[in-house]
Amino acid sequence: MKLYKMKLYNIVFSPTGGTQKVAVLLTKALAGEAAAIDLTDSKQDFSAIRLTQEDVALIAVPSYGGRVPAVAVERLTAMHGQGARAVLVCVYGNRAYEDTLVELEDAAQKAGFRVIAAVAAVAEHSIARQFAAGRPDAQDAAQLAAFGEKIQAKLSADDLSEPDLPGNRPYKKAGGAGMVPKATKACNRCGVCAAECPVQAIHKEDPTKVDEKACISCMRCVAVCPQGARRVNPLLLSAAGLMLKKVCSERKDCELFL
Ligand SMILES: Cc1cc2nc3c(=O)[nH]c(=O)nc-3n(C[C@H](O)[C@H](O)[C@H](O)COP(=O)(O)O)c2cc1C
Repeated sequence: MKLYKMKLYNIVFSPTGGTQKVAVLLTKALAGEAAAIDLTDSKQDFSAIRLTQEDVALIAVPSYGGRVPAVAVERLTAMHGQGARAVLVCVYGNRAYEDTLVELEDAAQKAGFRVIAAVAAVAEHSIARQFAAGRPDAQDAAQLAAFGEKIQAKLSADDLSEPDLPGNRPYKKAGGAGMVPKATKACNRCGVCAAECPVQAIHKEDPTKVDEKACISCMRCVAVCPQGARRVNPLLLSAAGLMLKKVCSERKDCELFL
């Protein structure tokens, strides 16, 4: 057993907190001291992060259009996994996650991680929030706790076998959501959104100005605004809701790949 030396890293890209909730539920069942690495932080130098073979990393990202958000791939691949074992986590809004896990596997391996398990789980849809509202819920929590125990058993057994993950290579074409949140009249230019934006798309002195090309439609600015003063065009939002209704409504459960 090498577990006494193991350090657990939670490497998470979670603009609106759903992915983080899943990561926390899963981590509870894993032994070890957890250190947080926030992939949404645009100011961090990820190339300075080095793990060791003894470490275990939970790498959690949301699915955007069935892919890993490009900025998360960029930041993850800058890190040095150096043989650390990785548990991949893809969190989606109850539509589908398509090629997210295989893309995440490729990025993790490129960074030097050894992938030993993967999980797909559902959290509230961060754009159309009526879908998967309230998730992860108690049923998800119980499933994720059980998954965590199975993953822990695989780690303790020093089993390094790679899981078979669903998804295609080449990956599906990445498409932007095209939903750029704008400031409303209630904006008091406090600058919280600009500081928190994972891609620095919001002007620091005048947060009503947004670089629409840089925006990844992650909705973090909407989630963090203390005034509730950022929103997506309501017409666009209701059109997206209608489009997603059929594919997002039926409950999808968490999945484990060992
Ligand atoms: C730009 C964008 C694209 C998304 N694409 C998908 C998708 O293809 N399938 C899906 O089920 N959910 C999709 N979602 C929903 C998120 O994957 C889901 O809400 C996730 O929990 C968000 O993570 P966060 O709360 O950590 O930000 C998308 C959300 C955004 C913002």
